[in-house]
Amino acid sequence: MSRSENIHVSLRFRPLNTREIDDYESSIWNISKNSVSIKPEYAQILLESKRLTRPPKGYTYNHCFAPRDSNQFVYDAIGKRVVLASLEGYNGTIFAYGQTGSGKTFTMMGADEDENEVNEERKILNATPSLKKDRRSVSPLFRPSSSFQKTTPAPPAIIPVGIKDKGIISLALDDLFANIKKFPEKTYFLTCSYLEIYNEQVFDLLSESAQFKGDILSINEDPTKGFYVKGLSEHVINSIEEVKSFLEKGESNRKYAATAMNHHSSRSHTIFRLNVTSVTVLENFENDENGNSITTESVLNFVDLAGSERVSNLQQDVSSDNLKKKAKNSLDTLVTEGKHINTSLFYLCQVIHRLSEKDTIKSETHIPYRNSNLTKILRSSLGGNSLTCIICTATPTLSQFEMTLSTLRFGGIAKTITNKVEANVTSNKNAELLQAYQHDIEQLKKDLEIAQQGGKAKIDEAIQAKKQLEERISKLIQMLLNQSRNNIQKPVSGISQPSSRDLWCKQVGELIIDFRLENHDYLNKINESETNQLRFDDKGSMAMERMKSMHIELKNKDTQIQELKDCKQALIDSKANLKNDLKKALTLCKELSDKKQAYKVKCKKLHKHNKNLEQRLNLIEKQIGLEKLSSEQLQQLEAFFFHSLDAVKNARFRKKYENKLSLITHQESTIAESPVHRVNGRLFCHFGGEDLTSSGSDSESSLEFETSFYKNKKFGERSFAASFNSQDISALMLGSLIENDYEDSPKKDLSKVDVNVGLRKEPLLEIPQNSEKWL
Ligand SMILES: Nc1ncnc2c1ncn2[C@@H]1O[C@H](COP(=O)(O)OP(=O)(O)OP(=O)(O)O)[C@@H](O)[C@H]1O
Repeated sequence: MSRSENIHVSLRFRPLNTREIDDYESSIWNISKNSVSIKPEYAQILLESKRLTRPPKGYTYNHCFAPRDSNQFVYDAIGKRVVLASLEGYNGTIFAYGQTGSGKTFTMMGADEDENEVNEERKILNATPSLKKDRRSVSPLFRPSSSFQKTTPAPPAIIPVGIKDKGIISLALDDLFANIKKFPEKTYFLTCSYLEIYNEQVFDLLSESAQFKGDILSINEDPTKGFYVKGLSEHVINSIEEVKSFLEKGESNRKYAATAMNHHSSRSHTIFRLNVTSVTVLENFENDENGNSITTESVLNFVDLAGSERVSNLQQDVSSDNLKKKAKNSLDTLVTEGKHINTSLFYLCQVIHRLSEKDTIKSETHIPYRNSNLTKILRSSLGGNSLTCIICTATPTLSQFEMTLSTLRFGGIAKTITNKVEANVTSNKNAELLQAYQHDIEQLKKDLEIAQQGGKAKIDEAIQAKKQLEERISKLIQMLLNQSRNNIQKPVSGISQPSSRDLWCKQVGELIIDFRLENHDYLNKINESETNQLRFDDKGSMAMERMKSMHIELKNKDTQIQELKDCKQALIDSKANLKNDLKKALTLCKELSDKKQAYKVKCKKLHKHNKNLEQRLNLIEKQIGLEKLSSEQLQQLEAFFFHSLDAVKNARFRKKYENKLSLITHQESTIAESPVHRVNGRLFCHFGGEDLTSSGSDSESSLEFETSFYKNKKFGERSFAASFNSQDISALMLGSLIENDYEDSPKKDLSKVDVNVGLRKEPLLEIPQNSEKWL
């Protein structure tokens, strides 16, 4: 069931930045609970300088945040509710609106300590006590105005130094993943997309080509889905790290520039979208006719708008020294971007205005969503099915008063808009398939983990063993070399020296070649002359055997390591394939459940209609007692019914022509009063005329008639009117009378006259030439 929910609007003032503090600017706004108003002393100044024409009023919102409030505080107060509702199938949108440099990106994306100008300022203040004191004494943030400087120092709005302030998106993701764990009975599937509207063109921030210029995407309209971006890439998310890496990738592709108002100003509107799907498998689903699982689907939008700005600010900026060096085309780019930003924000305001009027004006108000891509994409969030939160960010200084006022008015109007909110919950029968996929993925994940852990341990073990073997080999070789040196020094009597030496040299030589092939450097150190001097003895040959077997073992270990690596790669590949399969299965499931839903609705309608007809038939049969009649009686009744129908048709037909006839015979101006001739005859009628077809198909019949012919006064001898009546049919006889062998005997009874019967409009009552003589 849907319920009405107003758009939730909050206001957030940012602290003063370095530039403002240096310019002796102050905060001119008073925040008390959920309202803001201009401080009286500044109201006076504004009225005197005619920047205000009327005494200022207060503005009330759902929340008002002071400069000292952190992003976490803002998120807990307004964002949490929307994010948690998405887990139950409610769509949600959180967006930041405000002037350039007022803190929209800071609110949505957060800031690293180095990026944050205000934090920078705080860092300086905290680091150097004397400067800190000095800054505080001049900081308009800490005192109501320069005239109050010495007397009333206000408590400073301090953002903790050294702490990275996470944005609403990051906080929402943390919260989302933490809460997903609280519902083990539900299986969640998350996907994300990230787009940018730059100069009224839509770009995919996560596409492969985004790094370069990116493809321009189009916005299409679907009768069920509404507006959607065609070709926008959607990415499956398995962990919070993954989604954050997507966010980082998108941020790096987003367009920023330095302006006079903000050294890191967003030049585009961005929308980060999370699709949250949950599937809950019912325990006793066999008995549930609606299905065996419940699926919730929701969309969470995080919108960071580019800020409205005055083109004069950009121009003023280029005249300043730091930007004078910039090429002219960079200013042109900034101006073009600024114009596009302002235009799309203007259309957004227009939509907000119309939506706020919708409830007061009874008639269907047209909402101009189609004017810009931004309003098309935000359609469901503005006046649709979504829990929507707008954070209006504002600059608290006197110099930006007009821009802040415009933001306050925007918020004031937006909070009157009502959305129709409904959870997107469906039951379907595809749960088993999904469950099987999910189970497979879990199993594969476990396998992969085990393989990775086990594989890693095995690889480490093998590397360790290899190291040990290498050390032992080198020791043995060293030992052999030492022994052979000793043997050379003390020759053993009775051993044929050349043959044993040859053998030893040959075997060690093979070993050295083997090892050289494996890149064992330490063997390269053995110089040829030394090996040639080696002598063979029993110990040496045993050691060499062991060396050889160790070498083989080493090779085996290497092969094992390679196999394990291959196995790991295969598992990773199969994981990727399964992921794709799951994605496809999900899409298929969605399509199936949509189709099923449509069929269900259709079936329900038909069923209802059938039921209705059956009820009516039963009622009629009961009322007239038809159900008691035999089929023979029913047939008779049917015949009687059709006969009666014919009779009624004939009667109607007859009446029509009688009327026409009487009209003609009583028109004194055209037709003589007394009949000229009376004729009896047989009439062959062709019932093929326009009006006659209703009484049957083309047919011919004959009937006896007696009719009178009247002379037509107007057309004299050449015209006549004739009429005839019979029991069955009455018709007006017009047109060609064809005479057959009835020569100049008008009084003679005509036994046979062929007459064409029909209704002719033109010419009325004209007779053919050859009929004149017997008239
Ligand atoms: N509440 C805040 N606390 C601390 N620093 C803030 C706050 N709001 C904004 N800032 C700082 O002010 C500067 C401008 O903010 P930000 O870039 O978010 O403005 P913006 O409204 O997104 O501007 P643009 O529309 O030009 O992109 C940044 O350095 C930001 O870190």
